[in-house]
Amino acid sequence: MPRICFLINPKSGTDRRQDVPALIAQHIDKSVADYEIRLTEYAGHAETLARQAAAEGFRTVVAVGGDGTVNEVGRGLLGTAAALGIVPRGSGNGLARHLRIPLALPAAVRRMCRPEFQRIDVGHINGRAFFCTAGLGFDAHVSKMFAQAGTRGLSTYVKVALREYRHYQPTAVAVTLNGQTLHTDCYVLAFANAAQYGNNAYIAPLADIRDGLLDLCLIDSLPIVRAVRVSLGLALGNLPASGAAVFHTSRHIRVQAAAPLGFHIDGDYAGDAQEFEVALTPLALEVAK
Ligand SMILES: Nc1ncnc2c1ncn2[C@@H]1O[C@H](COP(=O)(O)OP(=O)(O)OP(=O)(O)O)[C@@H](O)[C@H]1O
Repeated sequence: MPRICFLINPKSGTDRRQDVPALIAQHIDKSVADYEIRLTEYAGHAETLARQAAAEGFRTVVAVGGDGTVNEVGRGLLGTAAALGIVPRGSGNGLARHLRIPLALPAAVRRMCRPEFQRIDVGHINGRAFFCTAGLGFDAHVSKMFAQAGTRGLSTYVKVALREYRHYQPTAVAVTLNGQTLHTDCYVLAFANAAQYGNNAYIAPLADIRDGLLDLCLIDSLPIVRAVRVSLGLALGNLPASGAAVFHTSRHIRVQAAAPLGFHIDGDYAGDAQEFEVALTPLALEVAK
């Protein structure tokens, strides 16, 4: 019988009152899978736990959390024989939504018992893996401010984004891809493996997680009229057709910024840098969906 290891981030999600281990026990189909539950104790712990679980022979290691937890578990599973599963508990759930994993816990747990296995591409930015999106500029800046906001959820995110929009300035960058160098300003430069940031905000609706390419979305400036068009494009999934952003596809991108620029990995602020090396490894991770 296949073995599933559920790794729960007790800090993720907005509803902490739920007894997640009890709900998993209630909804798992014990006739098709054996399971164990382990809890993370600190940020970064899920990566170690995932690698351990893979070494112990679990077929699927399930991230029970948001995209931050999914990223840690995915990193831990790279190069192992175990597949990444997801029981979405975050506020955005970008990868779970892209893979069409149910958002409700009971249905997601049942899906993990009888999943379809599939390999997906994996992105790297300055050597760090991402599975959904990474990016430079305003979205990374908002992730940083959001992490300091004290409360979470979509409404806090929107509040922080509107506040920061008033004074955020773009940075000059040179972007090398497909044998050419573009000299431009970077308000947002997103590298999309999956189509959305989470919350059905489609930064690159045409992104295919198995095509061996990253979809780049470049916004060089964001005056108010364009900000409205970008917001609508994100919500409606028609940003490329809207003309409010420029798109490219590539497997390897280099960015040189005129000043240190914040970047995010799967929605979590990851630091500032002036040089970025972004690459994609095709079909490097198996997922259970
Ligand atoms: N036991 C823990 N204590 C404190 N932090 C933890 C613990 N386990 C995991 N974390 C950290 O919590 C962070 C947030 O988790 P995650 O992204 O899964 O949830 P979220 O922020 O609620 O969801 P979303 O990213 O969708 O908003 C992760 O970056 C992870 O490193």
